[in-house]
Amino acid sequence: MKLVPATILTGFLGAGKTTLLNRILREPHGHRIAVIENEFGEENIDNEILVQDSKEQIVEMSNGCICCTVRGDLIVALGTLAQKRDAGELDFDHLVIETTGLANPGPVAQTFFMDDEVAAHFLLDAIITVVDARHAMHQLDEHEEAQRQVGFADKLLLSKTDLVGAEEVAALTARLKRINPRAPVSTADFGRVPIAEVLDLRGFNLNDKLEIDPDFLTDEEHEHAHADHDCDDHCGHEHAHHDHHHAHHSDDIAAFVFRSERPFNTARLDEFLGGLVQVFGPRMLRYKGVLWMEDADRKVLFQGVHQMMGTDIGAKWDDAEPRGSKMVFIGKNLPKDVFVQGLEQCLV
Ligand SMILES: Nc1nc2c(ncn2[C@@H]2O[C@H](COP(=O)(O)OP(=O)(O)OP(=O)(O)O)[C@@H](O)[C@H]2O)c(=O)[nH]1
Repeated sequence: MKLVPATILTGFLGAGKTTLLNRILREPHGHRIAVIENEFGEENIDNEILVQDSKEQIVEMSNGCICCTVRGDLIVALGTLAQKRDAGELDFDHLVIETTGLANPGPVAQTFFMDDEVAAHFLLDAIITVVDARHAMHQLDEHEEAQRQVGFADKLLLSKTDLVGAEEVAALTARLKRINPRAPVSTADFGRVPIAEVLDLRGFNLNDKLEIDPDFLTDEEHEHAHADHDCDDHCGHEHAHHDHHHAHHSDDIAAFVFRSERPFNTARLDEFLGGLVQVFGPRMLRYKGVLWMEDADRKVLFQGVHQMMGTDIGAKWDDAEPRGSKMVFIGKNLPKDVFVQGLEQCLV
């Protein structure tokens, strides 16, 4: 059987990966795409945000970061997809893996070369990195993960250029080209990019990656077989020191979840969240949630990056579905108690 081309979609927290993926899934390009979704934190909110259509096979992986603890799960997920395809149970001709915003794409890419079973079914097409034009300068200054995602890219897509001026875009593009002179840079506001610039690029060049990391193809399974601690809240900390491939996720970045089975009062929640981003916005790297609002028969999807917060109307609550809210906050040294107590005050 023909090898299935696989695209690794990466980019820092909130860069616009899911927005781009949604766009790819909606476009009438004739491809049948399987998706592997990986989220930092124990809740998968993207699943609510992602368009779901019976044609797509979406596999969620939200028990840790794909480049670290759940890399074994990635191999299993890829194996299962391949088996089902061979058996005629699934029909897809392309695979997209959306990594967490903190993932190092290196080990994810490595999986396609190191695992025989995976290599027998899939061909790594390209690593595409979405770069948030509004926040990337700061992210590149602060986070090694952001630099590494740019360094490993075969293609760089700039999102959110609608929020900044031409000079800022030019300065960012120049910096990206300095970090990674090989990857072409294009604009993809709200994921608007021709499909030919995303799928079937045949862009992955092993030699380039070996230049960045001469040990790219070194089998190191044995080295971190013991790195199986729970990474839900805090990924990459323990094993960072002994594994140069790993993401070295910043120790002070953590995720926490707020859940409630009571609805929110809209006015109180608006006021509280408004105040929260005023005070903690610079440290709030990413937040998102599915909310149950008082008197609403539809879910409210809420999400943001730093001070930029937005809401959308989601699907109708199913009668059989228990109503409730779940929110994930990813940030640097965020005071969880202040968030949780404040949110509780906003419940009806
Ligand atoms: N103004 C503007 N907003 C955008 C653009 N692309 C994405 N967004 C918004 O940015 C936020 C984050 O987008 P997502 O697509 O969820 O980002 P992500 O990279 O999947 O986020 P994580 O997986 O949580 O790291 C959402 O509120 C999007 O609507 C863009 O080009 N312009």
